[in-house]
Amino acid sequence: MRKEVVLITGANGEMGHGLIQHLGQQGTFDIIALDVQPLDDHLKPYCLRAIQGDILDTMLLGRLVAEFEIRTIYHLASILSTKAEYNPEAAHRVNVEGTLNLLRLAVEQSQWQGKPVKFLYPSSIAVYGLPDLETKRCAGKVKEYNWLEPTTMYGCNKLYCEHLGRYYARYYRQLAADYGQSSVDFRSIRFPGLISAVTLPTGGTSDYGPEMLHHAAQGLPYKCFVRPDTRLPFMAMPDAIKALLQLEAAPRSALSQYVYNVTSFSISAEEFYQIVKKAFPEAEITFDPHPNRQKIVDSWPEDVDDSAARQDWGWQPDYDLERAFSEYLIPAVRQRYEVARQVR
Ligand SMILES: Nc1nc2c(ncn2[C@@H]2O[C@H](COP(=O)(O)OP(=O)(O)O[C@H]3O[C@H](CO)[C@@H](O)[C@H](O)[C@@H]3O)[C@@H](O)[C@H]2O)c(=O)[nH]1
Repeated sequence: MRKEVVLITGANGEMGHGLIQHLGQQGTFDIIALDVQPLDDHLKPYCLRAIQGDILDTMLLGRLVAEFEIRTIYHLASILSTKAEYNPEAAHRVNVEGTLNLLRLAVEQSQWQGKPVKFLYPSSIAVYGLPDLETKRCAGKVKEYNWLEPTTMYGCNKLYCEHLGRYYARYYRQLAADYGQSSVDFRSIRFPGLISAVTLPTGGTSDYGPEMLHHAAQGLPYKCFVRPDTRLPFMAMPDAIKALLQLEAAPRSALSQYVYNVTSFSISAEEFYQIVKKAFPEAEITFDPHPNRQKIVDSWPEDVDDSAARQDWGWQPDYDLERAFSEYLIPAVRQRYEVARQVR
């Protein structure tokens, strides 16, 4: 008999780590983990299967359709914003064609099961594109439907895939006789910058925050690639995982839209610096803005309006700025590198 499972793509990434640990400890569903990188050993016991493979490999995805009854897809695999700018066409293939492949897989599973498969899609504040710094500073809490002119390939890809998800959920094969038989239950969250104490970010443009913290905790010097006055919304990783799980659990009838902003706190790079310096007084942090990465961050909002998520599915972060640093980030990052030092 086929077993009901959740499929996590990009399973070895930062968000994948948090999600696998959480779902694995709950133990409600079996997990199929898929990543182009091998899954870290400590995550393997939580998974029914850890597959090293590409989301562009349609043969591999076909085998998953045949073998498992997939209840929910957490499609986390992607090439993030900075990395994507170095090879935009390759990023487009993974971010867009890869997502299309997973949506097709969801349709096939929905048809086979006779009920919609849930498709959880993490999007990003990178979908926004504010034209200049003045506008960024005056824009306030940006709503889901404003300022949607992204300046990065990643932002374009995420925005388009939000539309693709809505299309597959609502209009897919709208002229076919069996229209309505194959819907996918698409749900997306636009995340702010994410900060994890246990994994290191790679390839994002809000990475200066977590990088500052991780470098300081290891006693390594760090050059921050944005100006001190640069402000973005951020969220601690446990809240990001909580948001994904809460949206997954919400009844479809409660959801008034397909895509939701969520946020926890907005913070400038200077404020980040002050907090990190207080926790690690020896930290050597300098500001050396990279002109083009700065431009990208300047096009992203200082804050977002997440009232729809709060209203529709009860979103509320556990970690505000104070709690995120004092109860999660600083103690956990200290412990992470303390353990690493002892192992060495
Ligand atoms: N299977 C598969 N995995 C891939 C592919 N390309 C990249 N990946 C994997 O996708 C993962 C992405 O992880 P990270 O780079 O650590 O990103 P993240 O912080 O987890 O990003 C998450 O949050 C973003 C929003 O802030 C999301 O945009 C992103 O999709 C992801 O869910 C990595 O483990 C990477 O190996 C591919 O073609 N196939």
